[in-house]
Amino acid sequence: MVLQTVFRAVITGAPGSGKGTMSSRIVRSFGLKHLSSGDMLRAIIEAKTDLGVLMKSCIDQGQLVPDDVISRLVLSSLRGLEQSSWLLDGFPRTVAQAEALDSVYDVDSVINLDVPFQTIRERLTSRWVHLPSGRVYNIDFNPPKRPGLDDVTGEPLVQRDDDRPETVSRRLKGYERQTQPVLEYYRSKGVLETFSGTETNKIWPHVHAFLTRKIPGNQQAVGKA
Ligand SMILES: Nc1nc2c(ncn2[C@@H]2O[C@H](COP(=O)(O)OP(=O)(O)O)[C@@H](O)[C@H]2O)c(=O)[nH]1
Ligand SMILES: Nc1ncnc2c1ncn2[C@@H]1O[C@H](COP(=O)(O)OP(=O)(O)O)[C@@H](O)[C@H]1O
Repeated sequence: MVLQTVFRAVITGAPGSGKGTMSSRIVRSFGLKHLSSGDMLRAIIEAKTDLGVLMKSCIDQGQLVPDDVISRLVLSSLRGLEQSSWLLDGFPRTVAQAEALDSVYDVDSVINLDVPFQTIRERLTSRWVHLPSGRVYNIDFNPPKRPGLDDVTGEPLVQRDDDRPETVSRRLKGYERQTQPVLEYYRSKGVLETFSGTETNKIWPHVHAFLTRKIPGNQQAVGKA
């Protein structure tokens, strides 16, 4: 018998549902490697390449970037992590992306954060990010220790161009049209686990309990919920 030692998970949900926030808790407690497609794209944009300029125009308009571009990017990053347990955040966002991932790896669990759109709209107007690390703050929920500055580096925080209210509305519509079908895709494979609520602090203990059961041997669980 071959014992499975790695655990491959996806975290999904509408923009602003708390994927990044939840991912940092999961990484802290279970030691999975975290890959965020949004962080990867923002790093490419920062590098100001031609590809970055193209990606920025998609993102600023509240649209998804092309499937082939993001799939190539994410799958090539995963290639370096063959022996590691990982958590993919923000990918796949379309059925075509899910199929591309599926052709290379079996996903063990998909954690779906189900948060009402009204809650999301309120949150995103007060989201601040540290672009180089992807650390995320919120004026009301988890403010930085010093206003406007990243806790770890002291560097300035920024608001994302795509968090403007009209762009958020477009992203939420795009989510319903393009990403919700991915939930059905994973439900039919029996790996979808949905967590509903309006507060990350209340959802987290349920996610923690679920992963404690799911992660093989669970030697990785180093923290408490
Ligand atoms: N008020 C409030 N804000 C939250 C909560 N959970 C996350 N946030 C904030 O909501 C925003 C979106 O969360 P994020 O993790 O970036 O979501 P993602 O877009 O799905 O990755 C960020 O500013 C978070 O700090 C919560 O329970 N309550
Ligand atoms: N898997 C993906 N497919 C296509 N576009 C993506 C993908 N991941 C991220 N993007 C682009 O980057 C933007 C920001 O992504 P992300 O940081 O994950 O947003 P959020 O945290 O608000 O859900 C998305 O609105 C989209 O334009």
